[in-house]
Formats: sequence, structure tokens, C-alpha cells
Amino acid sequence: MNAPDPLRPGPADLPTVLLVDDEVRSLDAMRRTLDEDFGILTAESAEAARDLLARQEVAVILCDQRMPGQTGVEFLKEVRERWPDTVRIVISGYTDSEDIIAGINEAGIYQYILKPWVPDHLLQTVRTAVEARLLQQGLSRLELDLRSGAPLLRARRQQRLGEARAAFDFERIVRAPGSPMDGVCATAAKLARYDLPVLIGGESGTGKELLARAIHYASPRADGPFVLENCAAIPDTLLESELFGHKRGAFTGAFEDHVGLFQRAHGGTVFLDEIGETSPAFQVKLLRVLQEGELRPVGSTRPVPVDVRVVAASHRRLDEEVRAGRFREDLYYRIAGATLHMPGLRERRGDILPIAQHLLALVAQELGRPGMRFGDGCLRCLVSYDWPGNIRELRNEIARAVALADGEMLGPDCLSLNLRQGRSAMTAAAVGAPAGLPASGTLQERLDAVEAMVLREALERHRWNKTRVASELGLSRVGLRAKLQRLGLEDRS
Ligand SMILES: Nc1ncnc2c1ncn2[C@@H]1O[C@H](COP(=O)(O)OP(=O)(O)OP(=O)(O)O)[C@@H](O)[C@H]1O
Repeated sequence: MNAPDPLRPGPADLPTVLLVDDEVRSLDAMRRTLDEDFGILTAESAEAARDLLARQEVAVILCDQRMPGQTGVEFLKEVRERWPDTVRIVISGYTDSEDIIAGINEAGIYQYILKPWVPDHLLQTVRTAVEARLLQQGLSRLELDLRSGAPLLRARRQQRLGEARAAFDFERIVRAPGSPMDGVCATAAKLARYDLPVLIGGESGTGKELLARAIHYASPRADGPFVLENCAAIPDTLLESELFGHKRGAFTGAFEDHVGLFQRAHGGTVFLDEIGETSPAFQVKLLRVLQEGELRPVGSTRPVPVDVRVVAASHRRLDEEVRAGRFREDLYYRIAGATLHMPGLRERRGDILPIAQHLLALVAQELGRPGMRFGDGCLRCLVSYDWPGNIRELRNEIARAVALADGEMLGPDCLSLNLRQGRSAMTAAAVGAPAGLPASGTLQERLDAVEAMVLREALERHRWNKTRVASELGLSRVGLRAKLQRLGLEDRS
């Protein structure tokens, strides 16, 4: 998490909002909710807030009730005396509401917001507070519209939406003319227009997230949020609180109320990546939320309505997982309103070159090595390799080659051994492996055995250094740990 910069000035033509909270995480969450519409200042203590108020005009203060030394209401009383023009809002947990009500008049509090706050509601409250302040100053509606920055905001929002739409357009999914991806994109573009849940299948690194984003930005929800969760990356218990939020004290370590991802995605799209890795217990909870259109944060009895479109993805065949009893059938039919399949890179070899050229330009720019190009030998290796890690592996390989290259021409010598020898890491592991491949079993069981073998081989080679293994295999550390757990590989770290 980036620490908020306390003196990051808002654009001069937007009203300024000062956020005061000793919890950096909460400050960050509020800042992210408001900083498109307002100039934001943050303070981690009443003292820091006083300094800022003395230096700069502030339209609205949002202050947490629980702060060390002085309560939010006490601080706002002081603010009222010294800076009476500010609109004062206090944020509190349910248990503090009596103290706040007692101090509401003295501190001239415009509104108090109960935790967990909902982003849309917080934003709306601050917008109304800014308008109230301008009206108090006797401005006409037109002046009010201008001073609250509304036209500028509308223009900025339109511009940002336009940029996101252009960046994630189906046409920007790089492919060769006549690629199997043409059909996938054409179907996805049609589905995008309707509020159907979409399930995207395909191996890791084939571009499922890219496709999910393109669906969102081509949908009527495009100006709502797109939020993403990798269900394989965090344990089940945390996943529930990540997605649906929690109340303070709901479990050990829940020091603050937390707004879940579904609430943050209200009006937009939630992308649930690797949904096949979730436990049956979590699947029941998710199903309930999708069926009822409302959720209960962990530790809360109050239902919260949510309006999201779900796009889910899995590298597994979820219909087969259902047949094997590992994925709930009722949830499958909820999320698989329509299904799309991303072909692996080796099933669309024609795409390898255009994607490689595209990635080389990106990577060369990122690494500050303009003018890099592929030599013929290098291109031959790229097209004849099987790419088990798909486009993510291709990107890693290109980044490595650019970093290793002495000149601007990438020759085969810049590529890893597997590529030069034209065999995938999977084949390489199998070649060097002792008799380990099962001769019988379901496809999934055999794939698991191969996966376990590849992981074990890489772990041994890197002496169980998981950071290196994850990096080599194009996985995150958490993703790697989840795989090791699932496959029952001994954890020696
Ligand atoms: N057609 C494409 N053109 C250019 N870049 C692509 C293309 N498809 C995927 N990528 C890039 O490849 C990387 C992997 O793609 P993405 O994360 O969408 O794959 P994924 O299938 O969701 O993988 P995982 O299941 O492991 O999360 C990303 O950096 C993405 O931008």
C-alpha cells in the first residue's frame, strides 16, 4: 500500500477535503474514494490537521471519532471556533454514536457517517456537503456548479473513461489476422452489452483478465468500477472478508471495519479470477450473495444490497470440476451465464509474433532500451516453443532477453535454454524426472501430477527459495504457496 502523501495538493480548481484519521489504511481508502472529485489533504493526527488548516483553505473535514488524545468531536469543536467556514463530518463505529450525538450541536457537525462506510455514500455525502457550503456562501446554482468543479469533473471522468475504453478495447487484444481470438472477441463484445455473468476458461497467462476488462469497458457498466480478486491468492477465511467486508472485532486482527470488494464494485464489474480454487464453504456464501443481490459483512447482521456484474475465470474446466464434485453445480450455473474459452498460445501460433513484437516494444520502453529488435534466429525459437505459461511466460522471456542483450538485436543466445532447445519447461522437467508420471487416472489427476513434478523440480533446483521459483514459473509467491498446499507438497521454508 502506498503511504498517502499528506501534502499532495488537489487541483486548484477542485474543492479541498481534509481527511483526519490515525489509521493510515482508512486514510488511504477514503482518499481513493474521493480523490477523483476533490483535492485531498490527509492528516494522521489532530495536530497535523491544525497545521494544514492554518496554511490552506479547506471546504470539508472528514474526521474519525477515535483518535489518540482527543476525540473527533472534540477536535471538530475547536475547528468550528477557528475555521467556522468548514463543513465538518465525523466518521464513527456504531458504539461511539452516543458521544457523537451529544457533541453534534456544539461541534456544528453537518453529518456523521457510520462504519463500515460505503464508497458511493461517502462520495455523495461529501459532494452534498460541498454544495451546502457554497449555498451558505450565497452562490447561485450556476456559480455553485462551477465552483464545485462539476463541469471539470464531468470532463475528467469522460476523458478517463475514454482512455480506459481505448486501452481495453477488444481491438487492442493483439492477434494475427484470422486468429482464433477473433471469434472469442466477437462473442465477448456481444455478451458485454447484456448483464449476463460470464465465465472465462483457459490456461494461466492466456489473457483472461485482459478479456474481462474489455468486457467491462464495452458494457453499460463501463463508468462504474472494475475490481478484481484472485481467489487462489488468499486463504478462504480472508477471501470472505476481502470480498464481502467485515465489522471491527469480527475476528482476531479485525481492528477496523472493512468495506469489501463487492461493495466497492457497486454499479460495476467484479472479476473473480481462479474461482475454481475456492472451497465448498466459500462457494455456498458466494452463491447466496449472487442469488440474493445482498451481502452481510463478516460479523454483521445487516444486509447490504449490491449491484455487480460477475465475470469469473478459471484455468480448470469447471464443468469437469462439477462432475467430479469439486465445484458446486448451482454456483456454476450462476456464474456461467455464458462461457468463453481463451486458447493457449500454442493453439494460435500465428499470434506469437505480433504479440512478441508488441511486448518487445513495451518492455524495451519500460527498461529504457529503445530500438531493440528480434533477430531471425530468436524469432524461430519463439514460434517453435510451446509456451506452457502462455503470454505471461512470453513477456517474462522477452524482458529477460532485453536485460541480457548487449546490443539492440536479440539473438537466440539471449533466450533461456528451454527455448533454444525448443522444449517447454514442462517437457524439460519430465525428461529429467524419474518415473513419476501416473499411467492412469483422470486428466485432472495426471495434470496435477505433472504440475507437482514441475514444481518439485524447480523447488529442488532453487533450494526451496520460493521467490525464485515463483519468478521462474511466472507465479506470485502467494499463488505458488496455494499450489503447494493444494498439491500436498511439503513446505520446507
Ligand atoms: N493478446 C494479448 N496481447 C498483448 N498482451 C497480452 C495479450 N493477452 C495477454 N496479454 C498480457 O499477458 C499477461 C497475462 O495476461 P492475463 O493476466 O490477462 O492472463 P490470465 O489468463 O488472466 O492469467 P492468470 O489466469 O494467470 O491470471 C498480461 O500482462 C496481459 O496484459
